[in-house]
Amino acid sequence: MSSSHTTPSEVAFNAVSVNYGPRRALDNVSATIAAGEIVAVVGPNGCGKSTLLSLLTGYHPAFTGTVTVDGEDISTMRARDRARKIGVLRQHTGPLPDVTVTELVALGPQKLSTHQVNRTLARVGLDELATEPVAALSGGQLQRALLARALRHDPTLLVLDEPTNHLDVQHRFALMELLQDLRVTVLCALHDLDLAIRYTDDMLLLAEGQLRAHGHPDAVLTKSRVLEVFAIDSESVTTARGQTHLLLRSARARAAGE
Ligand SMILES: Nc1ncnc2c1ncn2[C@@H]1O[C@H](COP(=O)(O)OP(=O)(O)OP(=O)(O)O)[C@@H](O)[C@H]1O
Repeated sequence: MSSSHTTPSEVAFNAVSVNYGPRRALDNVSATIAAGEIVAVVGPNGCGKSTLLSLLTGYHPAFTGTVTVDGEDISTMRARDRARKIGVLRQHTGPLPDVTVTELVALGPQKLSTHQVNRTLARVGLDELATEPVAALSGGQLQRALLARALRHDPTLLVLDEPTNHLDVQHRFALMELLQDLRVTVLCALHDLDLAIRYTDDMLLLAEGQLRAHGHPDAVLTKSRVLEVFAIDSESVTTARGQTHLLLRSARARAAGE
């Protein structure tokens, strides 16, 4: 798989707040995402992860504060420039389009050449399935095809909303390793904390719309924070190879003394 030769983006959220009617979904969030890092956005259901990501995708609600990508204010960026700079992978819902893998990547407001499509499919290891109908792909292949679509303009920032959902453990690892190979900045909402610890460089922990912690995943997911934010008991274990894992235990198991 080849990697991009463009420079990864830097992202800055500065005092960002979002309200949906009377409900505050994000509350004064400030964070800087360094170029080239894979950054996990974690937190319980409804804590604001998708809302934070949506500020970068052009489908954002009204917000206060500023969001910049490479110093440029996202609110004044032209839609075409934003689409080129930022690749987006949303959670897939609804029926699959009746197209081949090649067509999925090629078709859009700015059609890609055959060479560009082939290059993009090679980046995600899907070149051999180029003529396959999208509807015939497995879950893991489909995620890679959707990732290829997100990469169609060679973005310098990827925004992914729970990209490992519905993937088995092998394909979860494969997808995260693929993200590492791409050498772009990646901001991705993840529910799997152990996966986040294993594969991400930086982590934003949200709770009730607020940024509770930001930093290296090992430092963010302390026992007390995991308990406070997720109401889950955890233990951080480091293997002989130096790999940290998070062991989780539900409140019921804890109460039962397991
Ligand atoms: N379009 C909307 N209208 C009204 N409220 C919304 C809307 N979108 C999100 N919310 C609310 O904003 C809060 C944050 O939602 P968001 O989807 O960003 O959370 P999340 O962390 O991505 O959740 P999940 O883990 O369940 O996907 C929630 O309370 C949610 O109900």
